[in-house]
Amino acid sequence: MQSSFSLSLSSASPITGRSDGGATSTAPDLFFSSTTTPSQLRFCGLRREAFSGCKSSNNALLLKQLRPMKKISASSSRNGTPSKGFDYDLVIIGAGVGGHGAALHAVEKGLKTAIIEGDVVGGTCVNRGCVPSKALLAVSGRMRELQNEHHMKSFGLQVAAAGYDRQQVADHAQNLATKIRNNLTNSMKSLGVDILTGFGTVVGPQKVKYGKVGESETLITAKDIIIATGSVPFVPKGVEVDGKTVITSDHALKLETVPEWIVIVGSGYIGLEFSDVYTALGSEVTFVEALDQLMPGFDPEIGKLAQRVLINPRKIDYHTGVFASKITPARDGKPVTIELIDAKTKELKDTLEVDAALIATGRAPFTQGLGLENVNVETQRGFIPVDERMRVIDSKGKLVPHLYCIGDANGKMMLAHAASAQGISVVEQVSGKDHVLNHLSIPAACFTHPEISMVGLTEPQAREKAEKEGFEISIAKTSFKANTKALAENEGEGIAKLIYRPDNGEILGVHIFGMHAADLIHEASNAMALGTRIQDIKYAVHAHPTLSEVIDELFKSAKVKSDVPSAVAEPVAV
Ligand SMILES: Cc1cc2nc3c(=O)[nH]c(=O)nc-3n(C[C@H](O)[C@H](O)[C@H](O)COP(=O)(O)OP(=O)(O)OC[C@H]3O[C@@H](n4cnc5c(N)ncnc54)[C@H](O)[C@@H]3O)c2cc1C
Ligand SMILES: NC(=O)c1ccc[n+]([C@@H]2O[C@H](COP(=O)([O-])OP(=O)(O)OC[C@H]3O[C@@H](n4cnc5c(N)ncnc54)[C@H](O)[C@@H]3O)[C@@H](O)[C@H]2O)c1
Repeated sequence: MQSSFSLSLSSASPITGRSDGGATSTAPDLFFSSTTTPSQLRFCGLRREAFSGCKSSNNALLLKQLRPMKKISASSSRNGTPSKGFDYDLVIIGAGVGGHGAALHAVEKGLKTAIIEGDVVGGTCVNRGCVPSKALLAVSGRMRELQNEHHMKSFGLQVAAAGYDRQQVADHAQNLATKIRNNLTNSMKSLGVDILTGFGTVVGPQKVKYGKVGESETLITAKDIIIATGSVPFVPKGVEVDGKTVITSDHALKLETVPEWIVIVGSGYIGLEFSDVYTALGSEVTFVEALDQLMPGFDPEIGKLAQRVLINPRKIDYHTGVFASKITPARDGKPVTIELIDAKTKELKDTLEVDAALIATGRAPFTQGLGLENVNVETQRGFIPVDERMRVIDSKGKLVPHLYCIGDANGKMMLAHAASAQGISVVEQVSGKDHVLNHLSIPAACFTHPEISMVGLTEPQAREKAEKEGFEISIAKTSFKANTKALAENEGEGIAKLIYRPDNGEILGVHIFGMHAADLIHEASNAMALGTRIQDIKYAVHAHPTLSEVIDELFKSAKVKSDVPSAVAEPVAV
């Protein structure tokens, strides 16, 4: 079953390496007690055993629940009782982080829920994305530190030459993926979500079939259906991926080799994070970027600083304004060849000969074979069109009743936490509460050393909006150089930047480059999500000495015309 599904994905896009583990593998560690709540389990799944409440409990009942299942019939499921006339209240196609987030929230809301997965639970993020890549980045961070003699000496430390064992580094990434995948699987099983194995297809309104395509498929009905089928690496025309010398992130995460010289095509999130890993492990990197500057998605000022710190001092060079138009893998003793054409004139500019090439040119939605024609839906460049409530829109522009699409497959924001948040938002709606997710308040982070994080608009986007809508914007900045904790760590390189409206204190965007930027962004993103204004948040107290004071200073240094707090809490007598 699993291998046939892998093949069907492979024919859509050349991905390989889906043989790791399985959704039904026995969990090595049992983290879940029968009293653990769905939200605790979400943390257990996505953030390791962050909650102590997730640990222990190995009573017989739980062991029984966690035993590998073939297929649980709807009637044997423990969650909810379905609405009259349906097998389930909610069926989710795709058990990535989006589907998982939706399933856990659905159980919390009392919905009888099933999730269909054709490959392994956890999808891209857990098996081929966030999780293994962050494990590799944890290694690269330490290598970088150990190799930085100047940095070590400034603490008075002496360290012998740092080295690494490639296979053990690779194992660290794969072991973490396995652990998190088991956590995710167990979290759903222990709450009674039916995990149905096979390829899911929409066969009509409120009807789905799943199983081995064209062989043994089962039809089920659901009051509401969520499509959460995610994405696969996008490989441009003319690029031949062999999985060894011309690779995508799916292959790179296995770290089967550390090439001496690797070209990374695309300087977005994947390109940048892998440049951090490869250079720390000793590779030389050449970026090939189609747009005129590296890291085109970031705020330009942050991008410039990132280039000064993450690119220029490292063994990295780059070609911008060029497409990698033809890439041929190494064979018969010849190296990988890469033809570069000018992005504007399309003329051949250069041919590179290197040891390997990583294709990091974005991701393509995985929506083939879903049966969308049965509900009159046409994809747009493969993405499923949805409105702001993730309701699927048909080819006539009408909403398809009871059908939703979340995560990478709708292309709104290709991030794990966005997929999960969209899933939660849909569950809120189908359980009777209107909910619209504010995508502008969703943070993003790039886990380089140091990290980059952002929420809301970049400065050019904010200026464009301000001009259109007729308001002014202001910029405030703070430096990590003025922060005690950062200086104690000898990590003073970094800035935080706030883009805001001086007339009313609205936060339009926050961008951070520096140590632990990925953690620091949440004060800003939560403020934006809750509509908190600068004149309110500037009075919040931060522990000293912490990096969070960089953000505290940022809000304090903003000049808001109306300095009156918009909401002042009643003083509490102590
Ligand atoms: C290298 C890399 C690093 C990343 N790092 C981060 C990061 O640090 N932070 C972050 O927020 N995001 C990161 N991302 C992005 C993140 O992985 C995705 O945004 C996220 O996985 C999307 O979740 P999803 O649930 O929409 O889809 P997926 O995770 O892709 O899951 C979809 C699931 O659906 C299954 N499926 C597909 N079609 C069918 C079908 N018809 N029937 C049954 N099952 C089906 C698939 O097998 C898969 O399990 C990274 C991505 C990559 C590639
Ligand atoms: N830390 C994170 O949150 C994280 C990490 C990795 C991936 N992701 C997600 O995964 C998705 C995919 O990441 P990605 O880095 O592949 O995509 P991306 O869209 O971030 O960057 C792709 C880059 O490739 C360039 N490009 C495209 N075609 C090209 C060609 N033929 N030649 C040269 N350059 C070309 C684009 O201009 C762009 O800069 C992103 O949407 C991101 O959100 C997130």
